[in-house]
Amino acid sequence: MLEIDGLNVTYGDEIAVQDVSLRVDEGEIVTLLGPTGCGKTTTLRVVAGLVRPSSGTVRISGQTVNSDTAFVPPEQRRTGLVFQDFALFPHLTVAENVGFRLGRGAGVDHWLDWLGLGDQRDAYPEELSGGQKQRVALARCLAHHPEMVLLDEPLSNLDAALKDSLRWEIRAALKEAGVPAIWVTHDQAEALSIGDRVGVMRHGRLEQIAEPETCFRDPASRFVAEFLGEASFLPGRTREGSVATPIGPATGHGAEGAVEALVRPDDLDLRADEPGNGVVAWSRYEGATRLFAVDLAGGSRVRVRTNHEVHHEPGDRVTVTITANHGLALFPADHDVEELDWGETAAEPTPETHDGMPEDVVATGHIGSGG
Ligand SMILES: Nc1ncnc2c1ncn2[C@@H]1O[C@H](COP(=O)(O)OP(=O)(O)OP(=O)(O)O)[C@@H](O)[C@H]1O
Repeated sequence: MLEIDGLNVTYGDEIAVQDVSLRVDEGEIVTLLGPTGCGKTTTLRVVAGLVRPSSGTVRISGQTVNSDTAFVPPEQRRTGLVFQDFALFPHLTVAENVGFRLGRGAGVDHWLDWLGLGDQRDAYPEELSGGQKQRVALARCLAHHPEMVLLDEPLSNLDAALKDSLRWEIRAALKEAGVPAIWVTHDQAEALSIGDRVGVMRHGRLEQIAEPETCFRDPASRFVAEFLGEASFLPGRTREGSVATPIGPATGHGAEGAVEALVRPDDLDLRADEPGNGVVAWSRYEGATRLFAVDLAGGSRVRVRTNHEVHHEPGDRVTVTITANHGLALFPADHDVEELDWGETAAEPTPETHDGMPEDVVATGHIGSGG
């Protein structure tokens, strides 16, 4: 088990980690997610003993490894590290890499076989694919019976297809070992699918740490909502447990009064309709699905994901409906409740052209009849 309490790290004048407290239970995988420079790697390196914090305590399996008075050096922490660049010894075979300083102990064969490396035990790293190298690195880490595994972007040097399968293999191996792990990534899907809990960091702070479903559905802030992907916000006002929005009422929780309701593309549906409540701004074919951006009366823009067979062109009038069967997360809005006037009419076709490269998360441009 890992316990971090009140961790602060500075590099010169730069504050890299601010007041981070977190706990990783026995056998638990916590993914740390956040934009570049938010302090993920620094947090991991503190636990490994590679960076000394300015304040805070770190305990691994009950032993204080960092505090005002204690510092346990990296080699005595029994943490296993898995990096993106594999860090294998090129002149040692797979079995020698895994058994480095252990010899052919039971753990070596167990993890070689478990990770499907039995046939490669006498190969050298240069003969292996990236995925195999990362399996070797993980086998080496687990064969040493660490108290804690620390993974820093373990999949970022691998191609997309391999990333998806290997993430599940690594997760399964960590669960088999029953060892707690922190897994740093900047990939939202990876963090949400692999973590028993997900910690979202921003500017050195842990903005939220919770189960993946909770972070996704009930983000602690608009930042978390947006960072976890594809967030749109509907202006609304609450009344008696429900929220009125430009596209109809929904259940919601969180802020009250004038709010912004979080909707993601799979919370919505659309159909061709005149006059409808929105105008298609752009559509993007994704293979199995299609993603639409729709401008609504009142000036908000939402994204809607449908089956790939649904076709609408930019400028088409549509009706967007809320199909989510969970309550929407509501955030305080800076609009005035009384100013909300989305009326009965749909948005007018948006005048600007859309080049099919939408980067917006929330449209702010006003269109149509809304204020
Ligand atoms: N050795 C260092 N010396 C000075 N500043 C550093 C050092 N390492 C990190 N920083 C700074 O500390 C902050 C946090 O960096 P850190 O590497 O922990 O972020 P990160 O979230 O892991 O980012 P990334 O996803 O890019 O790896 C950044 O502003 C970074 O520039």
